[in-house]
Amino acid sequence: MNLEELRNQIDQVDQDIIQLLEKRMTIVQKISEVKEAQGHNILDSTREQEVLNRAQQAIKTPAYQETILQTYQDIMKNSREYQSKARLK
Ligand SMILES: C=C(O[C@@H]1C=C(C(=O)O)C=C[C@H]1O)C(=O)O
Repeated sequence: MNLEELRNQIDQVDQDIIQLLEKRMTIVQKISEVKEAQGHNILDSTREQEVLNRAQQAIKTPAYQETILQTYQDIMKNSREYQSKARLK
């Protein structure tokens, strides 16, 4: 397969990832509202460790573990930053 064909494959996967990230953020928005109403902190380290453990179990290719887990840490960091900004509005 040539470079263009491979990049076309990435473009399609990216569309799927974006849809799933939007779906995840819609849930983060709802969680943000519930936590603010109930006076919870934005950061829940125990929950984040559970998310990372579940991701670690789900990754089938050992060589991709580190990269995907770092991506997950980034997703949750950005999720917290979104929630911090939402509280200021
Ligand atoms: C979304 C939440 O807020 C934070 C972000 C998380 C995430 O993006 O998965 C998990 C835990 C919290 O640190 C939550 O509390 O569930």
